[in-house]
Amino acid sequence: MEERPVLWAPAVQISSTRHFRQEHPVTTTTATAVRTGQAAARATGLNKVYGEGETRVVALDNVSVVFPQGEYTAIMGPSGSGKSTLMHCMAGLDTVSSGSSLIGDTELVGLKDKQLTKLRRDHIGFVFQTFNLLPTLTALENITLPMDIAGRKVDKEWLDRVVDTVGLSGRLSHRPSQLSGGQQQRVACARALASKPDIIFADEPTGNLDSRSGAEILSFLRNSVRELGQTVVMVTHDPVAASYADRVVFLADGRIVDELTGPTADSVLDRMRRFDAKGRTS
Ligand SMILES: Nc1ncnc2c1ncn2[C@@H]1O[C@H](COP(=O)(O)OP(=O)(O)OP(=O)(O)O)[C@@H](O)[C@H]1O
Repeated sequence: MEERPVLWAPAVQISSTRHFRQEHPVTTTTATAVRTGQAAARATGLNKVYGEGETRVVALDNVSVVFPQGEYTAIMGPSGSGKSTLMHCMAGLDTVSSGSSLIGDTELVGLKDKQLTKLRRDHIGFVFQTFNLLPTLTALENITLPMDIAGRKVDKEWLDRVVDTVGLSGRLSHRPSQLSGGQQQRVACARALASKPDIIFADEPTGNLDSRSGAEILSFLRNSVRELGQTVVMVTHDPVAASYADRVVFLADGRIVDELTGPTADSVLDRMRRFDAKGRTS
């Protein structure tokens, strides 16, 4: 397999973008108040190896990490460092080679496909770069689809609150093709939140959005943590996006190499530059 170059790819220039944390500092009455000290997800000694022989790639190398309840964590790292693999393994979308991965108290390793499907459906929300909405359904039908499939009753009061928070009240009868990219991603966020999952995994949620729509989605995810007590884990290349999180975990070569709490776009960029410099001298 072709070796990928180690490149950082900030999607937004810092100088032209407002710094979220400087304008909205996290206070003890907001994000920290909803933290319970419990882990929403936890990985211990996680290893993931793809292929064998000459094509063998160690994507995750003894990774241990905790995502506490009510916290917003960003995962950053150069291309090919294992961010998506970590997220997929911890969300039960991919199997691990060895180690342990829990959602709440449930060990994912060893679960059968059916059990994994149920765990994902009942406990995990997903937001992908490519929205993943069904084109024939309205926004509202897309939002309630996972609960409809699971045969679960929709909590109307909660749904109203979620729809209100994402600012979709006037657009619920629209189909995805009648919505902008930012609005479609808001539908995807509402869908992820509607079933009150234990954790939301967001994979580059702003990767396909212009910076204004991206900022809206990031504020929304931030507010879902602050106001609704949601746990969010987000993979991103963008230091500005990472600055919305409570904590940034840095991966390189399949290992966790650093972590930053209370990040600003500048402090994230600074950390990334240091890794780049190290990579060039080692
Ligand atoms: N299905 C696969 N088969 C073989 N190798 C894979 C597979 N998926 C990922 N890899 C390899 O595992 C390593 C980690 O990949 P991963 O996609 O997790 O990195 P990433 O940090 O998310 O990268 P990017 O930022 O470019 O999306 C890379 O070397 C990649 O080539």
